Amino acid sequence: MIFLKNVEKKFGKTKVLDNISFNMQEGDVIAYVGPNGAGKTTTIKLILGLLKPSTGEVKVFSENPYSSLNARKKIDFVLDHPGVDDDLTAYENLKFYSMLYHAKVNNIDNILKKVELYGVRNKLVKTFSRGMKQRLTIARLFLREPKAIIMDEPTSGLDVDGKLLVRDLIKELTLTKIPMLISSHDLYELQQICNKVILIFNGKIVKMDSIENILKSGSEDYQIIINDEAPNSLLTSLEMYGFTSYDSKEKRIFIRLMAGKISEVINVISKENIEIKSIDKVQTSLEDVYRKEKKRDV
Ligand SMILES: Nc1ncnc2c1ncn2[C@@H]1O[C@H](COP(=O)(O)OP(=O)(O)OP(=O)(O)O)[C@@H](O)[C@H]1O
Repeated sequence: MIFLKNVEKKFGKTKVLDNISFNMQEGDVIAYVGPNGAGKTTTIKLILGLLKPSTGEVKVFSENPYSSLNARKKIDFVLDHPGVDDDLTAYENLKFYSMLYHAKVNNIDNILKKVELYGVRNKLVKTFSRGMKQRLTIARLFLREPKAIIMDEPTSGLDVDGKLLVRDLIKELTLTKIPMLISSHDLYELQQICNKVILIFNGKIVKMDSIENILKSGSEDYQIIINDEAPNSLLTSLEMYGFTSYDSKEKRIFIRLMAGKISEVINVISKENIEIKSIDKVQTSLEDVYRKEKKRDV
């Protein structure tokens, strides 16, 4: 549906994207994650046809989005600044877009209710808060079924309620199976919504997989609760297996397995005649995986 193949983007002599390749298919909800300046917005601009790759290929439904208005029209997007007209009311904004999209005008009230703006539908958007404007921008996505949706920082600057509502709205959109790519620094939000992850550092993709595999790949943290106080000799012996910390009050050993297997760790503890109460894998988050990759990248 949408693909980038061996894309390189240079601004002058500076290469900001290096050999970027990925696909967006039906049902994909891709988290596009990377630090400031990694190249996320540049990638998005290439997909939206706002920039041309220096080398490589970008295709949106078999067409080049830079030269095809038809390809660009198939994608709806939400950028970090609200894409609504300040001098129109909320209702007028959606009416304008529904005419542009040839969508049904009689859906507008329901959509305004969905994004919790029905009560202020006749107020000028210039009187809205940033969160309200962002909700109105997202409301546009419900006017028609776009072929793909791209979001760059959709929840940036929103308060807790705004974030929760936007997350619920995006989750609802994911049910349509429309391919989506969401770039955000809010890894917790992304983990709730996305089913694929692409990590980009310094213009290069360093990891790309399903969210399940990505989280599995990071799940090397264990919490071992023992019955007795751990002697220093034990903690020293565990260092070669990735010992990270010990909570003496709870008699809890945290270990990030670097070498060996968990069975070897159990042996080491048993040799000290210490009884193990429980062993649990600590749930990994997208944030943990990101931190790990970032460390590797530095
Ligand atoms: N028009 C431009 N001219 C020159 N350099 C640019 C231009 N646009 C972006 N860059 C540079 O390209 C790099 C990638 O920028 P980009 O905006 O894609 O990063 P990002 O991952 O979206 O960052 P952020 O998380 O801060 O939004 C940065 O070093 C940026 O300074």
